[in-house]
Amino acid sequence: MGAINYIHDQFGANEDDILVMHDAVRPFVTRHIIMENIRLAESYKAVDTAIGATDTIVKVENDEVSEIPVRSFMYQGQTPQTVNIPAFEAQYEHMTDEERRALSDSAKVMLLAGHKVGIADGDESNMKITRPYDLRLANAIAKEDDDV
Ligand SMILES: C[C@](O)(CO)[C@H](O)COP(=O)(O)O
Repeated sequence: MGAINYIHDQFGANEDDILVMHDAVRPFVTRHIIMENIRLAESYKAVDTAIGATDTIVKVENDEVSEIPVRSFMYQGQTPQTVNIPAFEAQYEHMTDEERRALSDSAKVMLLAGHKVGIADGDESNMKITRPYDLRLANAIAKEDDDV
């Protein structure tokens, strides 16, 4: 919410204003992905970026597999995620601390509010650097880009 408060303080926010949020740990985002988010935000109050899952997603509860959803319905969420600012604020303000802690992305806030969430095609290269192996991969990609 820090970014939204900053926008209010510095510029004010109108009904139609959107916020395109990106993880700093995804350095290879493309212009195309950002533009798709903005384009879809004209039709949706929220946009998520995702790529189809290539691994099967396995849900685990209490150390046991509880569900193996059909893979063709499964996507991996990325950023940017884009929201209409007033709609996002309205839902976020109503959420409990526990609900907020359980969030792993911003698009979910809008789903909880009952908004349809548009989907922008992500890219494998828009990877999230989380683990040491990701950093090795990212360095290799960055080096390759430098060499081109
Ligand atoms: C929003 C996100 O990038 C979608 O993949 C991801 O969930 C952020 O996760 P984080 O590692 O908790 O920042």
